[in-house]
Amino acid sequence: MAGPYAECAPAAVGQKRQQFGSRFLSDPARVFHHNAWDNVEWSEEQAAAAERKVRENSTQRVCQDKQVDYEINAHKYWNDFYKIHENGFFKDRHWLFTEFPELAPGQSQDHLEDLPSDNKRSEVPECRTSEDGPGLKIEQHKCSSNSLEHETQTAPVEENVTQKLNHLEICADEFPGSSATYRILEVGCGVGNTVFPILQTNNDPGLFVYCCDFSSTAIELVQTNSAYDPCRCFAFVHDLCDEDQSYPVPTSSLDIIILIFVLSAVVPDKMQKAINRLSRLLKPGGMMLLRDYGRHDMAQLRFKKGQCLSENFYVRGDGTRVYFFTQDELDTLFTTAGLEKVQNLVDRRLQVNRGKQLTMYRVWIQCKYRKPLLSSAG
Ligand SMILES: C[S@@+](CC[C@H](N)C(=O)[O-])C[C@H]1O[C@@H](n2cnc3c(N)ncnc32)[C@H](O)[C@@H]1O
Repeated sequence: MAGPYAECAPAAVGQKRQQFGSRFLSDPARVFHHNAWDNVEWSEEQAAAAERKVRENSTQRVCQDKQVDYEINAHKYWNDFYKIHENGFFKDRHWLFTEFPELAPGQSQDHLEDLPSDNKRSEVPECRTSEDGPGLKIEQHKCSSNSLEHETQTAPVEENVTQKLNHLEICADEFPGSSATYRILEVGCGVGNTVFPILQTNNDPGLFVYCCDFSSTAIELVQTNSAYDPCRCFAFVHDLCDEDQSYPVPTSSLDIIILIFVLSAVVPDKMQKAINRLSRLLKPGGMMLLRDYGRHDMAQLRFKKGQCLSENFYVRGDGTRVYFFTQDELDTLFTTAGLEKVQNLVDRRLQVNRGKQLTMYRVWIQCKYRKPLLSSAG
């Protein structure tokens, strides 16, 4: 089923995974011949009908008290979501590497095609201790890893060499993954459906992957996954909107930050500051990668009256929230944070349920923005 969070997999032609945008519907009579069609053109009537639907479902707004509750308790609603679904909801996404080859530079596509889709089938040896729980444990990062020992580059440091990480003071040259040569952070990682494929696919010995989510239930599921290896990965609870909470890495230390269907879960007036803070963590030349809901995606049109919080921002039945972006809005968020556009595309897909003869018009936006080599923005 195409659930509220369902998102797409790219067309696979033969055994090769292709980038989005390579199967076109030229003959409408053939619509049920495949599961999905790329770059579907919307007719004027269809676009106008979508506008009307959004106007209709936005007329009645959620009352202020409920809005405050959804904001203050946002992490609890997501905790409840993960308590129900555990790690069975979001699918692993090996398409990530065709869309975002930056996550596994130098890996051949043929190799990626062979990957299992079950994130528990990792061959990566475990070295964390059995008492590892959802909380941060600095000991976790003392595992010896030959793979990370060859690098001595020290990143510039935010504020006087030390940072607060929950109750722990960590030195700039002691932060988790400090000896890595390629650092990826996934924000809003959920139960690790992006992180585990990265760890399985990217066999660069200098790789270190950070992942965070404000749902402690989700992070616990990541940390207790058999593929979680604290020598290569650090999962931590973090609210990307919390201005008082710092990330456990220094400024200008990350190569890649990835946001998959997470920015849309954030209240719009907190998005810019969240992106600004993340941007500071990127190395010059580092990239922010995003895939998220686009304006008039099927999920937006399906909302009923009374679920709208503010323009294009809605609450689902389970209390989790979702925003539907335009390309321009995302461009403004990233460029205001001092990043330069590498890619900003809209992926309009027609998904087809051949059994039920249903058509579903999905709209996703995919962005890549780079921190300039000579950056004036912090
Ligand atoms: C739609 S899910 C996507 C999860 C994951 N990125 C994936 O693609 O499987 C959105 C995720 O963002 C997390 N999230 C929402 N708001 C957040 C915030 N302010 N800080 C950190 N994580 C947040 C939720 O807990 C949830 O795991």
